[in-house]
Amino acid sequence: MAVYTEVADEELSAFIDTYDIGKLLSYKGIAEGVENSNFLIHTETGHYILTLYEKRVDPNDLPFFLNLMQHLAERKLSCPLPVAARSGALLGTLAGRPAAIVTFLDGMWVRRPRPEHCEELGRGMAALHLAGADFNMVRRNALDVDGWRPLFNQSGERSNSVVPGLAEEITRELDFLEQNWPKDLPTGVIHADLFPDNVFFLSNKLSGLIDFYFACTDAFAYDVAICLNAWCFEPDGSLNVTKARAMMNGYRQVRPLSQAEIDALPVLARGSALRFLLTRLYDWLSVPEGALVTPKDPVEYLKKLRFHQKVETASSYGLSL
Ligand SMILES: Nc1ncnc2c1ncn2[C@@H]1O[C@H](COP(=O)(O)OP(=O)(O)O)[C@@H](O)[C@H]1O
Ligand SMILES: N[C@@H](CCOP(=O)(O)O)C(=O)O
Repeated sequence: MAVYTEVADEELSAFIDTYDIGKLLSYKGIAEGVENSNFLIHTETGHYILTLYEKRVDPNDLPFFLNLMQHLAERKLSCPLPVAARSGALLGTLAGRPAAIVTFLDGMWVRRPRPEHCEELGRGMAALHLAGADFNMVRRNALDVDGWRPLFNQSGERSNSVVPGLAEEITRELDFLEQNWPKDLPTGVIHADLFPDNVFFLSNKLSGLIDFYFACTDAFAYDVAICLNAWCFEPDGSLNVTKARAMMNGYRQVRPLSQAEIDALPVLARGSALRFLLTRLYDWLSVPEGALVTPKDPVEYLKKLRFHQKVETASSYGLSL
């Protein structure tokens, strides 16, 4: 459960009173997510999500995230809409943290995605890439290839306590990726964390995307690689080519992938696997005392990384070249 910051009832009621959403009736901490503290709040006008932004969110990036959600919602992409306080501000402060209220999105995330979910996801991701095309803000990906070595250094030799020899294995992979990371791929707004728990479905149709707090300006195909890792592997660690093909097909129905993007996928998938291995490793080794959070398994992403290291072309992902 991700609640790092507790909020006192009176403090929360006073905060809600600065919005035009009626009086607070009830609230509860949300038992999902690992990044921020989230609360489901119920007021006289309905349900909302209150987020208190935690460690990995740079407050300077919050206008990018909140304006992006507004921009995408205006373009009919189903995502939470930030609610403005009476002052007009989208961002406030609660319990010493930057805080925002967004609209509640109906739907459920799918624990065991099937190929039809992967296809829907592919279409939704491509729609996001297109809808972001005229968004006028830019945010560098803080967790791109240049950010991975400094992130790894925060775990360093302690990584070996998770898997013996892991520090050396990661160092070799960093050397490879820093040398071979593709440049000049088409870029724009990407979600960068489009895992199943951030994609809602109603009756097997995609009903909305949430959690834009890693969104940034980066290669579209890197988002595809992130989703390949997050959606198309089985619990036993094997790639499900049918799911991968379904996801790519869905994506290409909405936005074509260039040959350069297809050729880059194996390296992008390695990079994406390393990126989530590194954040999970850090979180695994650094759970804050008293935080209600279940850290995610870094080894899952080590296995994915090792899989992609053996891949030579994107045909292994079910793509025709
Ligand atoms: N706008 C929303 N509508 C409905 N539920 C939401 C919304 N935002 C978050 N949630 C719920 O809160 C959980 C955690 O949110 P998320 O943004 O993924 O947290 P984190 O920032 O920690 O990754 C989600 O899995 C979902 O259950
Ligand atoms: N998706 C990341 C963790 C952050 O995402 P959240 O939406 O679960 O908070 C991972 O799986 O490592």
